[in-house]
Order: sequence, then C-alpha cells, then structure tokens
Amino acid sequence: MHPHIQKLHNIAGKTDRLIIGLMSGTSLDGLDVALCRISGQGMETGVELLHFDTIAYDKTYKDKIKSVFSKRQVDLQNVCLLNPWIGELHGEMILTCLQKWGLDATSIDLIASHGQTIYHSPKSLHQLADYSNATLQIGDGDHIACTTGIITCSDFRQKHIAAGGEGAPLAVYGDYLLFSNAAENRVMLNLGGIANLTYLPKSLDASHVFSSDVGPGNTMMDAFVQQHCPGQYFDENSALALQGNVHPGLLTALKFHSFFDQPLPKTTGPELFNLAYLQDARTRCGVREISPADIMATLNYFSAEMIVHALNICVDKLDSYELYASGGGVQNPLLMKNIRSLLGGKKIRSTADLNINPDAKEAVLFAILANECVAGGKTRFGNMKEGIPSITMGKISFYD
Ligand SMILES: Nc1ncnc2c1ncn2[C@@H]1O[C@H](COP(=O)(O)OP(=O)(O)OP(=O)(O)O)[C@@H](O)[C@H]1O
Ligand SMILES: CC(=O)N[C@H]1[C@@H]2OC[C@@H](O2)[C@@H](O)[C@@H]1O[C@H](C)C(=O)O
Repeated sequence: MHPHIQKLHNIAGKTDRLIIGLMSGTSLDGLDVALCRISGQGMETGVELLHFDTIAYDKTYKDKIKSVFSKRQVDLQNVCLLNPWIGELHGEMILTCLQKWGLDATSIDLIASHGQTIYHSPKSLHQLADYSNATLQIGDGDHIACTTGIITCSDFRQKHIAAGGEGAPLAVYGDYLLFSNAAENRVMLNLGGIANLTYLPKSLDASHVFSSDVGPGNTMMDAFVQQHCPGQYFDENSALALQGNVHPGLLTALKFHSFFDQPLPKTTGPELFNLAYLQDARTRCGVREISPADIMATLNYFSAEMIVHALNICVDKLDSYELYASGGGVQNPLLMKNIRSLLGGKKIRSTADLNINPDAKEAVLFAILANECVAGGKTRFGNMKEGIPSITMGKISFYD
C-alpha cells in the first residue's frame, strides 16, 4: 500500500479529525478559513469551530478573478494560469493562518477546499440540448496540498452534477448532519452573493430535506456599488439604500424573469443576476432617471422579496418553523429588516444561536463534506427528485 493511502486510512479511523474548511464565494471578498475539530460521521457528526478567519483578497486578486468571473468570453490562457495560482495562494493563506494560530501543518488532518467558482451554468441558464448542468471551480487541490503539505479534498461540485444534480447547493448535506433537530422544523437561510435555503424537517427524515438557491442575495447590490462608488465593494450597513426609496416600476421589472417561475429546487449565479440584468429591468420599466439611492433601495427590497417568496413556497404546509440566517447579508441591516417585515415580523435567528459563526458556516460545511468523504458516506438522502443525490463528494490530493 502506498504510504499516503495508509495515512488517509489512519485519518479515516481517528475518533476526531482536524479539518480546515475553505470557502471563497461569489462576493470575492476573501477566503474563509475555518479550522474544525470534527468527530464521528453522518448524524453522529460533532463539530467544534476552533479558529476562523477571513483573509481579505486585495485589489489585484479581485481584478484577476473578475477578468474571468461569470463571463462567457474570457482569455483561456488566463483561466489556465489562474487555476494553479489560486491553489498556491489559498495554500499560502492557510499557512499564514496556521502561523497566526500557533499550529503546525503536520497537526492538520485534511483541507476541504471549495475553490473559486468562475462559471455556473445549469441547463436552465444555457438551454443547450446537447449539454447537461455544468459548473467550474478553479484553484486546484494538488497545488493546495503541495503548498501546505496537507492532504486536500477539493472540487466537490462535479460529482453532484455527475449524479444528476446542478452542482449546488451543497450546504444542504452539512446542514442536515449538523443542524437537524427533532424539536423544530428549521430553515437555514444563507445570504451570500446568491441566497439559498435548506429545509430541515423535525421528522429528521433525510428524504424530506429540501434545498434551493432562491435568487440574488448581495450580488446585484455589490455589483451596483462597485460600479457607482469606485473603491467600495458593498453597501456597508445599507448606507446608500437607506437614503433611497423602493421604485415600484423598477421592482416590478426586476421580478419579471422566468427564473422566478421555475419550480424549486434550482440554482443560479452572477451569470444571470448582474448589472446587465439591472440594465434590462431599467429599460423595461421605462423610467430614465432613478437615483442611485433609489436603485439600491430597490435592489435590496428585490432580494428580500424573492427570498421570502421562495421561503413561503418551501414552508407552505408547515405549522411552524424556525429560521436561521447566515452569510454576509446578515450584516446588511436593511436587507434583514425587509425580510423580517415581509415575513410579518417573524424572528430571524442566526446560526450563532447554534454555535456556528454565521460568516464561517459555509467553510465549516465544506469541512463536513471532506469528513464524509474520508470517514462517512452512510447517510441516504435518497430523494433525487429534490436534487439531492445520495453521494460522497470531493477529490483527494496528496502532497507526495
Ligand atoms: N457591514 C455590512 N453591510 C452590508 N453588507 C455587508 C456587510 N458585511 C458584509 N456584507 C455583505 O456580505 C457580502 C459577503 O458575504 P459572504 O461572504 O457570505 O458572500 P460569499 O460567501 O462570497 O457568497 P456565496 O455564498 O454566494 O458564495 C459582502 O459582499 C456584502 O454584500
Ligand atoms: C456554483 C456555486 O458556487 N454556487 C454557490 C453560490 O453561492 C451561494 C449559492 O450560489 C450556492 O448555490 C453555492 O454555494 C453554497 C456554498 C452551496 O453550494 O451550498
């Protein structure tokens, strides 16, 4: 047996594992790095979040990614160069975190790397008969493994597509293992660039778990701020949106898209919800002059309304449920206020109430996917109808 297979076998046999989960999302704000101690597997999974940091991306990084991000026409050499470049950079960022936390790479069992999505194209977007759902994450795992000397599990989304899914949302797998609770129905709402939700029935029946993207979270607001306020990346504390009013005509035009008529589950990304989408809605609503503050107030309300629309479909026949939010959008006060008021004042909890920092949640969930990849795989979701194939995801990279 190759010594590295033996090493993996030993890791799989441990009672708990130190796993670093990485998430670099659609907002391109930074790399989320979550060091987790994970015990058990499946419904017996236990997680302790030992350290969490977001390593902010500098302007150079953002510009490099933006040159290929969610664009149909790109310089292919650029994509080729960025794939190892991001892997090495993410590896170096991990080494920086480990130094800061006073830990040696040899003490870490695994890295779970999401990579950087540069294009997400479910069939509903490309509509090409000869092709299936497709998604592309770069930042290759071999480069992370060789840079850090830590076995790396990466590229989780391809298996999901190979098994008939759309490659997302994957959070549902970890949400189910970590947050399902027999005392209450739960909806986990992640407010990232794209908003998504997971429904966790109190029956704990994996075949009734449900998950879907629902539309834009922050992505259109971020894109508009970046265009309108050079040097700013997002509408900090809703400052711009709070100065404006919702423009009813623009709101109606924004909501008029076939994506919102498609049944759940579905997935999407900035390939659809971008400045061109906004421009198209502005043209269709026919009003030339709308102030930037009104546009931002309208985009904010648009995200909230479409999130609540999907949420209401998802919880339609339930007597009761508790809502737990996570992701950067939790820090957008107007977005939270709009969601709350559209839900009739319902209390919105945070995953902090479940002991997981809402900013760290997605990185932790990828650590759980890696744990399942090496030591789990026994949970049967078994309801392919709902886009959640019963599979183990991730590819293993050794450093030797
Ligand atoms: N103080 C704040 N005020 C307003 N918005 C904020 C604030 N802090 C963070 N955000 C929003 O959160 C975003 C980052 O969210 P997050 O890190 O969850 O996104 P992501 O992981 O890239 O997204 P995704 O889950 O779609 O991949 C920022 O781009 C911004 O829109
Ligand atoms: C293709 C891709 O990267 N999708 C992301 C994105 O960001 C949010 C939403 O769109 C979600 O579907 C997904 O990420 C989370 C982590 C998921 O798969 O659950």
